[in-house]
Amino acid sequence: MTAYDAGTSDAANPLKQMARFGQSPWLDFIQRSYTESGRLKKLVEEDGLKGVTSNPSIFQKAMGHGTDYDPQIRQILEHQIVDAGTLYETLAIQDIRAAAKVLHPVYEQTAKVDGYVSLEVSPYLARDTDATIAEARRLWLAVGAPNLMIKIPGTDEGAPAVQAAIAAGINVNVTLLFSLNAYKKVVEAHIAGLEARLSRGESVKGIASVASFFVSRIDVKIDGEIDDRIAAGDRDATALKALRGKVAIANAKLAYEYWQTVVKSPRWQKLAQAGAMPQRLLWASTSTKDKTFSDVLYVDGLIGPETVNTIPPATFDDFRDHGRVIPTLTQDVAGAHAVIGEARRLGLDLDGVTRTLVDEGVRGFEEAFDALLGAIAAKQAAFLDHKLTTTTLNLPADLDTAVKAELETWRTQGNVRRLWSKDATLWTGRDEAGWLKWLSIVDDQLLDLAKFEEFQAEVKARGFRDALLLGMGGSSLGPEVLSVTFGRHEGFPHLYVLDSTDPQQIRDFQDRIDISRTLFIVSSKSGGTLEPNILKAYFFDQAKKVLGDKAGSHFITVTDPGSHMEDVAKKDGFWKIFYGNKQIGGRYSVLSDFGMVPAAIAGLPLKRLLDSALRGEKSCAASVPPAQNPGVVLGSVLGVAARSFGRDKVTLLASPAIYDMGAWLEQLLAESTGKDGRGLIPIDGETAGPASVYGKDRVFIYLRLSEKPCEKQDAAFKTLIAAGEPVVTIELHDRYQIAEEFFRWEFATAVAGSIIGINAFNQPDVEASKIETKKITTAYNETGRLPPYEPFAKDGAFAFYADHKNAAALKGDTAEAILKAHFARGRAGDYVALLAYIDRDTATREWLQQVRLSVRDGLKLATAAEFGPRFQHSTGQAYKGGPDTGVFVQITCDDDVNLPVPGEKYTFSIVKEAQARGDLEVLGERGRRALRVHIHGDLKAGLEKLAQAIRAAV
Ligand SMILES: O=P(O)(O)OC[C@H]1O[C@](O)(CO)[C@@H](O)[C@@H]1O
Repeated sequence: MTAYDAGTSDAANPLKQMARFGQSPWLDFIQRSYTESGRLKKLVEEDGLKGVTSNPSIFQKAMGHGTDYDPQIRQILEHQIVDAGTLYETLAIQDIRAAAKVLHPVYEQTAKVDGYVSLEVSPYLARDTDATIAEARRLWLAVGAPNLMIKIPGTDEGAPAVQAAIAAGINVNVTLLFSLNAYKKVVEAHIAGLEARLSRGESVKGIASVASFFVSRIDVKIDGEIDDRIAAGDRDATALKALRGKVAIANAKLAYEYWQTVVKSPRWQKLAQAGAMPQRLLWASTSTKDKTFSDVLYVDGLIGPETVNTIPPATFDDFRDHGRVIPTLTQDVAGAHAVIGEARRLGLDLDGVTRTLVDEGVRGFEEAFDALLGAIAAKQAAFLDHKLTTTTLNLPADLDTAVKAELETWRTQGNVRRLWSKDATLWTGRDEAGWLKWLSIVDDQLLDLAKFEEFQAEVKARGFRDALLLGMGGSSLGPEVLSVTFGRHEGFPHLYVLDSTDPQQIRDFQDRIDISRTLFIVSSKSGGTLEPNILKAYFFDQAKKVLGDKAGSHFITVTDPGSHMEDVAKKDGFWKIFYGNKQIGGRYSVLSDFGMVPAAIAGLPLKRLLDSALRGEKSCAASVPPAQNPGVVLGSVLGVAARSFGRDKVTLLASPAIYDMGAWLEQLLAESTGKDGRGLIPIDGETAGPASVYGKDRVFIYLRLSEKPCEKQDAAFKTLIAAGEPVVTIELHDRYQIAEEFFRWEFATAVAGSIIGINAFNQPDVEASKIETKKITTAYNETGRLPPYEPFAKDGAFAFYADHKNAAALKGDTAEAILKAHFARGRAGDYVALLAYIDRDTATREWLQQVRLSVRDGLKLATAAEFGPRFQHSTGQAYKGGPDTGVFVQITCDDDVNLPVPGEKYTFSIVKEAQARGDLEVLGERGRRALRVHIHGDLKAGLEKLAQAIRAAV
């Protein structure tokens, strides 16, 4: 017969007989099918079962395996976007409620003495008093059953939480008690909690508590110590042997003896008179682990009045079958004292053992909870299927092993929870906690959805044809991805994003828009960045020419509260001001108003985008263990590859329809991690080549849009995987999943930053070039001229500039010779970055792409192809502050077009020149290998010639 199948007559059923001696049998087990099938009810009716206890290991067994819970999981996922922890809790609460219902008659019949079901607070909180109290209250309210007991560990930190919970009128089951001392503290906490109620004039009636004293685990430890000593030839072998299987029960008897003194004490009597119920001792851990002992040793050895034994199913069955019911608990108490005395005399470390058991108990429940949440998260991902992006790792064995080890470290150290609780020591322990609001911004935005949708409707109603966003880096790249990926939406303006000071490029954008029907978005978190300020000044001036006094009504800004741009917007009568959040840095801001406002303007379905982002957030939640957490997995691959394998070139390729993700990603990765001489170097958009052109410094990321993949890319990645290169393939099943990936990559970057050991939220080296630029523009304003600047060499239309050290290393009379000398400085593991301060249009992008591929194939080095000044607000941080592995070629040109900056002497052309100079200056100062090639005269012809020279030089 099994616990699933009761049916013995009352008189013959030892379980039922326990009641005669005042002991209540509870079941240490819960499972949905068990309750639903009526088996639990049968145990109540036929075995006199009086309660149920659960713990994380029990739920792990119940939910972590099998299909019992699948229908409900599917149903929840159909309607809600939740994390694994919430899913677990929803399932657990349903189980607890159902069991509480079955036991409610017992609760009533026994006048609230029995009939309880226990639910444990998260084991992760076992060392945190306040969090445990909050969790106890939350679960108590969430379950909403009077016969619920909240389980709280009897740790040093748990005891005050027990007191607070009791004082709040919550029934408490104190778990993980091993030692008499810990038990005494818990007894005190219980009494103090009730006294607190009395002193506040509140009732103490009907508040139940049990103290779960763990039994068999003590014998396992002590007997193990005994066996080791005997095996080592201990001279007390006989005496030691006599104690095997005795210490745990003796220890429990002493606890009971203490309880008897407590309930007789005047202090307790006062509470009893007020109607308080005593906290009963509950024997837990009562299955026999040592098969040489009786299988019901810890049940029939501890029967006594006003106690509970919570029995696992198999032991329950065994006891029903052959348990002996005699009042053992109060028998031979002197013998129990003697056993403990003898154990001490023999040097058995009972105190040490109980201390270890508490730690092991807490850890064991954490492990079980990790396994449970991991199983739920995996199931959730499988059920959601294509509603989530899919990630496949193809890693070389050594990297794979190291990544797995890192994930395990993250698990054992609880790092995902530390990240969510904003623990700055995950990085450098400085200001990181103040930069993590992006973790919860999606929830905030969903609450604000109506605001964005109203704004969207207003934009539509005003009939704008174009929208032009002016901003840099984090304030422009997210909107650019949205604009490029989703294109134009019927009834809404075309969203353009301008992030350049190149006059030709500004002119190109101006030509594309109809100012009288354009909405301008000035996007700057700090509000102080040079480019958006001067671009605003320029276009506002242009708008005034067309719209007169109404110019302001065509402008909005997204900026942080209190910024200079907020003042400008107010002064110039902007239509609207949207605010960023000061605790979100630019590159983490795409899901804040910096992305949502342009998305609204472009007519994107905002709820759909935010839901996708929310899926990203929930799959990276604190409750999702590292191995199932897509953000941690990705961050670990990137972090470990860079830290331990020199694979720091994150080579990003995306399907054509989502290609622009790379521009956003490179800022996120480079600005976040590239500092203190360390970091990730993003290599965006470098067309995949044969394995032979790559060094050992790459990790490949393939963002594949499965609704519109590119066959060539698929084939190239197949080859790379076959060649043993590390490849992470992320499949997006529709474009909106870029929002899920936005969140996931932010999380992964934070994780990689922690692994690399830097502050992932500052950009210390960006400021340096801004300062240099400012010096030059200020000098221009004062003198009307740029400071003198001499090339160290010339060749036809080319002039070459560099600081002294670089110039000295780059001897040569021809462009080819100088470039050759420059490239010759590149070593395996380095990268070459082409930094072009020219108009960024289709032709120049194509040019840059072709040239970079020649460099890569010639030098077998990774290549970055960037346009200035936009990269300064992006990858520029890593170029200056990251590893000193960059070989930089700056490309500048004469400007055919020049545009004024209203209110300044300097022009856009001067600004661009100042930016290029400032950038080169700082690269030189940092000892980086940097060369500037300036093209005089016709740009197109110059670029052609330069391409030839570069090809010849590599
Ligand atoms: O939004 P802001 O303050 O204008 O800054 C734009 C960009 O410039 C940077 O500060 C770098 O200069 C980026 O981090 C940021 O995204």
